[in-house]
Amino acid sequence: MKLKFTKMHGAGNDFIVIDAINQQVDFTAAQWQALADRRFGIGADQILVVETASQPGCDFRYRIFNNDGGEVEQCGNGARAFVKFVAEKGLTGKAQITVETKAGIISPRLESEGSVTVDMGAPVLEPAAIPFDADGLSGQPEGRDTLWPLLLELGGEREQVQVSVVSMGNPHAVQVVADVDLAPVELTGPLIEHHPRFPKRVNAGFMQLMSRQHIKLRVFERGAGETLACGTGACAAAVAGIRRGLLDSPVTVDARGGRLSIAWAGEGQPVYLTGPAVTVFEGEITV
Ligand SMILES: N[C@H](CCC[C@H](N)C(=O)O)C(=O)O
Repeated sequence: MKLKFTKMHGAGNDFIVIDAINQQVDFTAAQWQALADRRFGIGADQILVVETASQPGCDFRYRIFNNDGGEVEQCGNGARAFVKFVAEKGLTGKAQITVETKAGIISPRLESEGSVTVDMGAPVLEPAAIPFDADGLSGQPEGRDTLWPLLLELGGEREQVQVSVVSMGNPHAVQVVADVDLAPVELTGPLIEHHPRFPKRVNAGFMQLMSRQHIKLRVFERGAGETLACGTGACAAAVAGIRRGLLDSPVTVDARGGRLSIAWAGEGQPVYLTGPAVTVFEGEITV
């Protein structure tokens, strides 16, 4: 069959976006992985699938598949691409839409100057709900946050890192580093992603504090490796920094692929993510 798709990115985090309302789409994880493969397929960090909503009051349903073919709960940069896609395809006449995801309902809004702001919902902070297994660990309280020790086996050496754990519907482990460009992201990112204390694996964030309202951030993403930007990762990093008393809202987040802005008024409040959404090309592939 011929499958139409649109290639998009949000601050360099790139996506294949598929209209599954007007096309029959029902693939296995292996088939999603093949589409996302950068050599044998189209290539993308994630695949975003647009479906009709099943919940009343929602405009669409949004499914997300990582580069490894696994379906996940949430994608912040993807939510911005999503609202731009449905507007450009004429699937909605609204600038602000309500979208059903595995993690709950989010509400992206297309701004007049072309950026997108997404109400990503409130962060989940209870370790067990991340999910993070804190049994037997003594966390170190800092401000309203808790830093958890993670023991990493680095080729016979043992290294301990201190992480904040935050869920934006998907799990994040965030640490502060002195210099993101020198941080061992390729080395420790996979070790954190697959750490046994994260039963659903985890996205590993590395943030450098530039000021109380500005960070640099790199994220080794679950199921995708290091991406040029991670929207939920930016939300998680800002939430962790604010809770630790290191950051004040709004926070400018400089990822390697572009700039995001995060606003959060505190526990129980939604996190707002603002940033770019770009359409790169349209395509068709035989599957
Ligand atoms: N790798 C993430 C999904 C994509 C998140 C990221 N691309 C974003 O913009 O939030 C996970 O497995 O939870």
